[in-house]
Amino acid sequence: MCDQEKEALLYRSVREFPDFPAPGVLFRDITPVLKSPEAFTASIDLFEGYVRKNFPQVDAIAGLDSRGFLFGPLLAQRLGIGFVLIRKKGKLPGPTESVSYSLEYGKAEIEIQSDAVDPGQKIVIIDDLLATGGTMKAAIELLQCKNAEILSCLVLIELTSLKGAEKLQPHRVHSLLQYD
Ligand SMILES: O=P(O)(O)OC[C@H]1O[C@H](OP(=O)(O)OP(=O)(O)O)[C@H](O)[C@@H]1O
Ligand SMILES: Nc1ncnc2[nH]cnc12
Repeated sequence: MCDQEKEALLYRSVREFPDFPAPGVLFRDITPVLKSPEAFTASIDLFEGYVRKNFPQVDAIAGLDSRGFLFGPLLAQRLGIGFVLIRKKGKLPGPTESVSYSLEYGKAEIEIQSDAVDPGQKIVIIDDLLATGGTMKAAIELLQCKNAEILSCLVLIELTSLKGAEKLQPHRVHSLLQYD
């Protein structure tokens, strides 16, 4: 399958649910991607190709709780590098640092273990979806607190009308699928 066919397969695999989890939100559901070995593999292939081509110097993948955990470890394994967890507050043991943020349908706080990344480490962040960009921005702040270098932010889906990518500048977002 060529990259265009992989992308088309992914578009066919995302479902939408109006008014979930709150009225007015059109929820983009990635579970059919996970259920299809072909679509799931296609998503990791496309992420891997992008990182190998543009950021071969990457040291680690950081994934966002919880749907970033579905893609991040597979990508990290393909690249032969480690995976770092950025979790919702209260889930990680030991010393942590945290940042509060707002997202498309609420507020939350995420954290990272204080020893999760070394100063100067080159990190690619991954999540399933970019909406307002609040979650990704908080993750960038956390990693910057640790003096990590952020190479890129990867998402399967970008909701372009919410302009999350603008909020993250000068950091670059790469999305496999875009919706208004
Ligand atoms: O760009 P934003 O407006 O910040 O929204 C995007 C975030 O929202 C969803 O996660 P959610 O907080 O619903 O948690 P989940 O992954 O555990 O379902 C999604 O997986 C992203 O992490
Ligand atoms: N519209 C949406 N669909 C799925 N996940 C989301 N996270 C934030 N907004 C979302």
